[in-house]
Amino acid sequence: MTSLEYDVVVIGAGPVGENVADRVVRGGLTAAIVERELVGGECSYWACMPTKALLRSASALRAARQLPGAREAVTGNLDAAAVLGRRDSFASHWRDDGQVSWLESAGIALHRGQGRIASARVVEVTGVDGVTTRLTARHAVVVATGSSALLPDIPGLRAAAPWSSREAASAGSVPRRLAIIGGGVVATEMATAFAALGSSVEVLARDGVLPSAEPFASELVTESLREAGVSVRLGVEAASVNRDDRGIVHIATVDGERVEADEVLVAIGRTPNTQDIGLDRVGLVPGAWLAVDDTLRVVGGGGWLYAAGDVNRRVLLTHQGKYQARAVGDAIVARAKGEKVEDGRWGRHAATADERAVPQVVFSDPEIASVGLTAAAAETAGLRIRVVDYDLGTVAGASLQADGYKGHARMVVDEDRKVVVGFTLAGPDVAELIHAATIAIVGEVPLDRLWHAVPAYPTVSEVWLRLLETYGR
Ligand SMILES: Cc1cc2nc3c(=O)[nH]c(=O)nc-3n(C[C@H](O)[C@H](O)[C@H](O)COP(=O)(O)OP(=O)(O)OC[C@H]3O[C@@H](n4cnc5c(N)ncnc54)[C@H](O)[C@@H]3O)c2cc1C
Ligand SMILES: NC(=O)c1ccc[n+]([C@@H]2O[C@H](COP(=O)([O-])OP(=O)(O)OC[C@H]3O[C@@H](n4cnc5c(N)ncnc54)[C@H](O)[C@@H]3O)[C@@H](O)[C@H]2O)c1
Repeated sequence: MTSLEYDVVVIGAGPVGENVADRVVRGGLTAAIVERELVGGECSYWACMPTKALLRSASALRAARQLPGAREAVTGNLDAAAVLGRRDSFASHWRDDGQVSWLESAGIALHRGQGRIASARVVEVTGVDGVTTRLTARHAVVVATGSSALLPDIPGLRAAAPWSSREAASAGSVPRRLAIIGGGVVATEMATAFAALGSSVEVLARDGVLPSAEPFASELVTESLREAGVSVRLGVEAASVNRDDRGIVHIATVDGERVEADEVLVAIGRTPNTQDIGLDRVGLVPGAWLAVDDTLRVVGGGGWLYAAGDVNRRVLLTHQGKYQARAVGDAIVARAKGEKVEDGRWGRHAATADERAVPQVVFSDPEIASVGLTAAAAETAGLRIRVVDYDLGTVAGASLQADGYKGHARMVVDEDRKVVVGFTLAGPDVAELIHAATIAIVGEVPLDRLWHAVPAYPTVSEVWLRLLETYGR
């Protein structure tokens, strides 16, 4: 068996693993990364990028249709083949040459194969040819193996060959009828995309649509999906699934209803990729999410084992995983060099924002952009809050953006500290507005000072002024 030594070994070359390795190399250490599929991970080939490419053309078409003059110039329907073609290019045609060259240019060694922890600081990589290489880490092993789609135990479901988010994101054609089990982010975005591409879509949303978002956001998205012809069944649960000889999928619901479709997408959350990575060799539980401290060190992991990204379940989003990667990479370098680790709140090596300042955009129609706590989450956290609402459609910039602009904004204020702790925007093209709220929350900018942050006229950002005026000075 070949044996090699590096300062740091990272298992998983998704966006998070890549960034951890880059950070430690920039800090002067050596790093190897282990990948069993494509360098770039879920995000590049089956998640963020291809799904947003599936959604973007429809969103541009909707925007044009909301404007007199532009509307008249747009006469046909969405060209599904062209959309799928553009999606293919955003998934780099499921080839990772580009990302591999980047690894080379960054000075990161790539080992292809399944990585498994063999003992403390030792990772064995088994390639497709069955050959195993032993990698020893002088300082740290970082697990960045991500997550996979969770399949519920519904009788007949597995045999019916359901789509997971992977098959939806990489679909080669548009099914005539698509049933979706789940009502979260994947379900909502894929219902929006496939309805626009021409599928007849039926959503079985047991717990509602976007149940963890502000209720107004869920309502606006549900209403708009229905306007787009999607059948959204709230509170409905699948009891059994069967694909017949003709390939048609039949779903029976718990309350006795029946749904027929050509494909069924299951989107009910994720499970960690920790089943076969050797956790049992170091006293941890295979298949479990990896609990970490604020510097992403695995609890019970001997001090040399770290976990970043989806696999630690803190936040299942690319940008937040990359934020963790910067913190963990720098913490490993600091510890290796005997430098001080700044692990206090908002310290350089602590992923503090994971707790209270996570931005997310759901690319539905309308877009939902949020950061921090919803009103319900703030109350659960025991904060004394005031909720400030504003009709986004009445802001001058929004009414210029699109005729009949429909949207809503909510600011959640911590009354004891007089700072913003949550912000949600629902409306066309609100995605780019959320970073201002992220800065206000992370910076804990007092409301008194926010009055001096003047939004340009006539932009949609003027909603900030309207929210402050509604709150009062
Ligand atoms: C449909 C969908 C859309 C999404 N859209 C967005 C979005 O718009 N914005 C956003 O921020 N987030 C989005 N996400 C979430 C985002 O994809 C994840 O948060 C992100 O990919 C996590 O990155 P990661 O590096 O932790 O894991 P992954 O991207 O899952 O990468 C992990 C890598 O590790 C490899 N691996 C696993 N086990 C081993 C092993 N034992 N040995 C070797 N290699 C291994 C895998 O092959 C994979 O390449 C979306 C998710 C889904 C499902
Ligand atoms: N634009 C984005 O940022 C984006 C897009 C897609 C996915 N993602 C991330 O990927 C992750 C996975 O997305 P997801 O939509 O699979 O998960 P999710 O957690 O967003 O939603 C899953 C939904 O399924 C429901 N559910 C759970 N078990 C069920 C069951 N047995 N039957 C029916 N419904 C059930 C839940 O109540 C929840 O509403 C999320 O954490 C999300 O943040 C992000």
